[in-house]
Amino acid sequence: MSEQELQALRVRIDSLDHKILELISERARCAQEVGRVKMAELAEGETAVFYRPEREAQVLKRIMDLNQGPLDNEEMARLFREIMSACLALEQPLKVAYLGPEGTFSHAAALKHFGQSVHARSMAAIDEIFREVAAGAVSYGVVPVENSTEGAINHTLDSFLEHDIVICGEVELRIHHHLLVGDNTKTEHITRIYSHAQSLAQCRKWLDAYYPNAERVAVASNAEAAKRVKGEWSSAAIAGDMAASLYGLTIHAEKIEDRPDNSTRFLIIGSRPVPASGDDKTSIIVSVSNKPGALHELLIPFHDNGVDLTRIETRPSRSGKWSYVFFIDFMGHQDDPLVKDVLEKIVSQSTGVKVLGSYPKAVL
Ligand SMILES: C=C(O[C@@H]1C=C(C(=O)O)C=C[C@H]1O)C(=O)O
Repeated sequence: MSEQELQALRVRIDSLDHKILELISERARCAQEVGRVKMAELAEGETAVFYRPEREAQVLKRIMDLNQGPLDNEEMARLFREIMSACLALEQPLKVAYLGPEGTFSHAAALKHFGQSVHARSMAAIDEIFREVAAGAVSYGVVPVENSTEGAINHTLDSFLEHDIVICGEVELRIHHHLLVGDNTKTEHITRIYSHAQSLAQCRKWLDAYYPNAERVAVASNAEAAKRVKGEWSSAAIAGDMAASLYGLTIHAEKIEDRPDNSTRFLIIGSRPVPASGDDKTSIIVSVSNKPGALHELLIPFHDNGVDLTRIETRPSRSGKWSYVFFIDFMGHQDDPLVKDVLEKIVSQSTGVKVLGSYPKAVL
């Protein structure tokens, strides 16, 4: 390609960037107007709801439908995710709590879901996130709920039994683990490997193959593991990209998770129900009396109404020995007539039903 051609293309890019800049600014002014309208419509004593998860999901879906390449749908949606994040911050900067310290996968999930303009606050424990949301100290929380390799995150499920919290969204994150070392690590003498217990479990086979004799030390989070490696010459950590760059570590072995499709699902928790987006999920907790066939009976209304179950999990109810509750996720919104009908039937069959929330299915 000649220098002249290159020059001409760069002139075109400059002119396009100028137009994009003007369009993004116009969009941002529109979002500011939306914020003004939301404030103006408030009745006495009401607080404005600036963040609208169902609308954001619709915007991203539409962009993916309209996109004709060459950027792929996910890439394009990610760009719009950031534009929306910045626009929303003009209406109201959102405070979101995640399981810290900085650099955990929960942190990455919070940024993936809300974009970089969110004010992300690190919390020391899952329960603290629930408490901060319940107290109104933050608008939303991000909590891990299941991993494709290791299963349910019981701390999170149990916290739903203890707090009155609404699920407002979900986000799925591909989890890639790396073996990280510091500047001073003697890589041929690694005798100790730090990570969160879940991550150690997700890399079990790789560790057995390559570091069978290294001590595996479970710590509170992957980011905590990365921090510890700093001062120790014979240690390594298992953590993700974000922790590597935040704590200045080098990737010694990349993508060491045993399953290449290893991913974690997180829930967004808040205090207000979310209207339907058109492609939603609902999560409920149900307790049934301890009699034969109780679970079978519970599931019949789902089958009869053609409502798709996506997940079912059992946990001790904490209210009596050997009594259990079911966490059930299914497709549809609690305002859909078919879902309403299922819920009514379940209420009449069970000893207790709690709707945790209806929320847009993860788009990204
Ligand atoms: C602009 C709005 O407010 C927020 C910003 C959005 C956007 O930038 O598109 C979408 C939903 C809201 O989270 C809106 O409600 O439409």
